Amino acid sequence: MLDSLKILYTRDQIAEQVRRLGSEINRDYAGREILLVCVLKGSFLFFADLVRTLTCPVVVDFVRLASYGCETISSGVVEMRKDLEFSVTDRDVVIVEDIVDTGYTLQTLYHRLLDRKPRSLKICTLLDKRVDRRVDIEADYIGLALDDGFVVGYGLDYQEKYRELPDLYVLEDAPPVDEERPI
Ligand SMILES: O=P(O)(O)OC[C@H]1O[C@H](OP(=O)(O)OP(=O)(O)O)[C@H](O)[C@@H]1O
Ligand code: HPA
Ligand SMILES: [Mg+2]
Repeated sequence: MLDSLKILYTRDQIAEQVRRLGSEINRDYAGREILLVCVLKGSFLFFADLVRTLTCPVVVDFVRLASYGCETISSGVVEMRKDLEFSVTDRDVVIVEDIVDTGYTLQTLYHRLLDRKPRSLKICTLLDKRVDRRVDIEADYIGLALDDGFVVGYGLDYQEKYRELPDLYVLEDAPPVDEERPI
């Protein structure tokens, strides 16, 4: 069955937020080198656009975390399928996420990196969805706030589909989140 997608943010609206986030990071890290961490797969387009707005020296690295599989609800188990290549110790590190939803993914990564003693550790997310937040974690740089709904496009997937779409959409026929279901 074909999924029904409704436009949420256009590529121009996304680009405007990416520029704003880039200028906030440039302001805060002027002249300092940052280690920019891309959380694969969802962040790959956001990361590629964000990095090109930065004027401070940047080293890029990649982690692969997964917890959704083919569902629209977090399994609650965050699997690290690929770790960073570089050490974060004594470096200024910025994690780049596509979306913070329950917060499980970011909480897992944040604490793993904090254990490695970075000089500083901040979080930048394109989308911040608070309604289903299960843990107390906040991004330092936030692009767009989201109400309810499962979002696809611009790197974000449903069952590995739609990552290639240049705009962001809400999946209209996503199964509702069951309040009774433990996640
Ligand atoms: O705040 P949370 O509820 O943890 O959700 C956010 C995470 O979930 C998605 O990743 P997913 O597990 O789908 O892997 P993917 O990036 O490969 O799509 C998304 O890309 C974020 O990394
Ligand atoms: O709304 C979403 N869309 C895609 N992936 C996600 N991972 C958590 N929330 C979402
Ligand atoms: Mg996914």
